[in-house]
Amino acid sequence: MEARSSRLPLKRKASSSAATSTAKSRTAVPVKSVSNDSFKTSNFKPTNAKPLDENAQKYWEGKLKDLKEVTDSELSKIVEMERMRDRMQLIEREQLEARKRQATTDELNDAKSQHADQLSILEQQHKDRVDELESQVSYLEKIHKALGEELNMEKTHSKKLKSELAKYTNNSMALESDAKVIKQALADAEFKLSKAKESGATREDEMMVMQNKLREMEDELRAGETLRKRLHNTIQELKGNVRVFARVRPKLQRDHTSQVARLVYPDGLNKDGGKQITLESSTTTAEGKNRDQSYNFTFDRVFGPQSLQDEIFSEIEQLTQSVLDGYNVCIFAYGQTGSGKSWTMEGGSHTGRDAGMIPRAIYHIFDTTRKLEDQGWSFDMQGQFLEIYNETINDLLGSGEQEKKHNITHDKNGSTTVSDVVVVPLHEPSNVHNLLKKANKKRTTATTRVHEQSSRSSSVFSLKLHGKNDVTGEELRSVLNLVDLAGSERLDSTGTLSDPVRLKETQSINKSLSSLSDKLEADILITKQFEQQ
Ligand SMILES: Nc1ncnc2c1ncn2[C@@H]1O[C@H](COP(=O)(O)OP(=O)(O)OP(=O)(O)O)[C@@H](O)[C@H]1O
Repeated sequence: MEARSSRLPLKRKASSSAATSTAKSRTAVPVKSVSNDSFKTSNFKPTNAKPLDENAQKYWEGKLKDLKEVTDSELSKIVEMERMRDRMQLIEREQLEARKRQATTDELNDAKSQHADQLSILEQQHKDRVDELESQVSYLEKIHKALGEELNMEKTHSKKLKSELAKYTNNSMALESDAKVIKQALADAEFKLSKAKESGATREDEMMVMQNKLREMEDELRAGETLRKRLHNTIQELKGNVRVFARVRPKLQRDHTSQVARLVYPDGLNKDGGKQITLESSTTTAEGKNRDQSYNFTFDRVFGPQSLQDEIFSEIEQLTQSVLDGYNVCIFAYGQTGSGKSWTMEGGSHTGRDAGMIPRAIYHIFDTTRKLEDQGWSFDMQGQFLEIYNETINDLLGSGEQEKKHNITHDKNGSTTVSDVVVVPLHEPSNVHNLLKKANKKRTTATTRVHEQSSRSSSVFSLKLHGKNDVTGEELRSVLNLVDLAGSERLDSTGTLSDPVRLKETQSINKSLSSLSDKLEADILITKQFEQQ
């Protein structure tokens, strides 16, 4: 009991000792912590009561002992209960403390995180501010430097100004004395002017006479131009409205491997050009004998293998001049595949030494039209480029997105129109360059044994010219056609018989060439008949 009560809290000890003293003194003092009313009222008697006999005393002592045991057991239960209640309260307090601690920890963590956020914002603000200040400092340094330089310049300038001021002061003194001299000279000039005015009237008359003379000369120039045109075109007609030139291209590497006839130029290839070519060949007959043959050809002019593009153009140039005089001109390149037709017409390039007849003719026409502007002429030029392949017309300047059907019409003035083709206005030579480039891309080519990248189509470049003279009221319309005909080759020499596509191409080409030949012969006949009348 003692050992147990020593583990109880102080309050319990007091109750326990009170209970003990009650039991020892046997007084009716109620136990404070035990609420047993019956024990208080029925088992205790006032102190002035009569002493008990021995049996009653034993009885009551036994009763008291029992009661004490019960009381002790009850007390120990109560003590245990209170101990448990205290323990529960302790646990509750601990739990409360733990919750408080957790709440405090959470608050602390929140505060920490808020603090970290604020710290990072403050750091960023600080960094921004530092950057801003640094850029301001560098800007101010630059300004400072620039101002320093400006100041130095100003100093130098002001030094210069000071020395110039000194110079000007000296000069102004000199000028003042010059002014006096000039004033005198002005007075002299005014005197001379009054004299000149008197003779001015005579000069104006002279000017009028000169202007009249100038007008007369301009009229004479225009009349001279008209005469030149007439004479030029008469010369062209005398030379023949249809002229045939032969150009022999230089030998190419592949020519050496095949057997070719020998070409001879009987009247030489001097600067003015020969007119004849003799073709010599020697073959072996079936009897094994050598047979020498020679064929003579005469042309309006023969150009040898060494001839350059500008020599050929010197002949063509005169014909392009006729276009500017309002005549229609057509130039054909005709020959076997690989004989140099495209080289002659279009050339190795569109500018420079190798430029062919088409670019040269157009550039020449551009040049001449500009010169004619002084005489009151203005010109509109347009270009179209067509290709004829297997009797079908392709527009070389068209987009080529869809196949179009083109119709050919001839009007009574002799001009020919092809429907639905792209006609490009030509304002400057670069337009021509672009036009030729575009057309070249679209040309149809195929392979034959004779010429690897052989052109199997004819191409027709047409330059349409419209000229107006505002002074004389003259107007002209003409066309220059530059035609690169498809290669003319014999059906058997190129292996075309075994290839149906090539066979059709070759038949179409030969058919169109033979029609062309008929047409030219008819034109020559008509011209001759006209000349005889
Ligand atoms: N006068 C020349 N000088 C140098 N090379 C030339 C000359 N003429 C032609 N050639 C060259 O000969 C080859 C054939 O010429 P080109 O293509 O002009 O022949 P073509 O008659 O137009 O042939 P095709 O009928 O197949 O179109 C080309 O390689 C060309 O560069």
